[in-house]
Amino acid sequence: MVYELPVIDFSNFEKRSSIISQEILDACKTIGFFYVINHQIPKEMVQEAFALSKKFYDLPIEKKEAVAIKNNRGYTGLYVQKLDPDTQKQGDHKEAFNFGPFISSKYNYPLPEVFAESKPQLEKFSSKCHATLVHILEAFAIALEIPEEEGGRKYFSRTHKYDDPDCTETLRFLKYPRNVESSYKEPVRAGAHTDYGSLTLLFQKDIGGLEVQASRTEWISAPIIENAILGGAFDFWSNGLFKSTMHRVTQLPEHQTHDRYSIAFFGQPASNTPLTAIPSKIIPKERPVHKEIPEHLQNKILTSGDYLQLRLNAAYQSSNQVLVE
Ligand SMILES: O=C(O)CCC(=O)C(=O)O
Ligand SMILES: [Fe+2]
Repeated sequence: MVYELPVIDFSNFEKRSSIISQEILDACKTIGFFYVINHQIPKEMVQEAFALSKKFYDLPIEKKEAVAIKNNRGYTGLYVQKLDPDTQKQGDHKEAFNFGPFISSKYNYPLPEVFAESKPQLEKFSSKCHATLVHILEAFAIALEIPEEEGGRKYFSRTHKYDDPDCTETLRFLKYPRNVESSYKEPVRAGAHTDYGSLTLLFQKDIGGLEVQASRTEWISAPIIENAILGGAFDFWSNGLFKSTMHRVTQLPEHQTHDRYSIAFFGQPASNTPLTAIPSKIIPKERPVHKEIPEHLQNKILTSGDYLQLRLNAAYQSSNQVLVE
């Protein structure tokens, strides 16, 4: 079977919502990844976000380290995170900056000057990512036929609120610098992993490298599609109905000569949300064994915050940074 990532056209959502929702459901039950085109994030806004990201990464290392990650917000340097802690000997060859939500230009975490002076722009982009995420989640809710009394198509909006004090959604600017050091032995630049939240939106630019384990054994490339967002779904909360597909950033020859930038927006239910079965007759009643959580927690109800913390602890275990206090 040849696997290809589906491209889902979000135009005219109100008129075409049942078709779009079915396409989303099919994609999430099988491959776990899909592209979204004709979404509501203007291309200029994405380009500006990439330009701002470059401005930050061009700063001297001391300026970046001054805003080192804490409580999952801030800067992570090269080799700090291991997205595949069971296999990787060295951390990922990438830098990252994690933002929390911006609300009316208020931002409660450390910010370097280049970002502080662009707060309105960052807020616009980040809240637009959130709105797009909620829009896609609405398609999930339609496909799952969530009963009206449970919130119907707005079911996921209830737990995904940008201005919720328990919102743990993260906008992340990533850079994979060129010229991999000769001491760097990993065949990947970001280890194979599944994401930690409800839905991830990913923006790629110029340089590819993302691969998806579509068939569960073989890797296929997730090429850059102009103005498309790549979406990835959640298995934990859907009791395995949706596939959280393994993905990684592999080394390509062009990575020797070109920096690779990407942007992710990680959707999360508010941290106090219990991840009980989604009220849908399509969702399996029981949660299958989940390899990312320890045995004693397999039959327990975890909150979104518990689950996130487990995954973050694993990915940063070799680093001394305190992530959530
Ligand atoms: O940089 C990319 O293309 C992928 C990043 C990613 O998968 C992640 O940060 O979870
Ligand atoms: Fe990822």
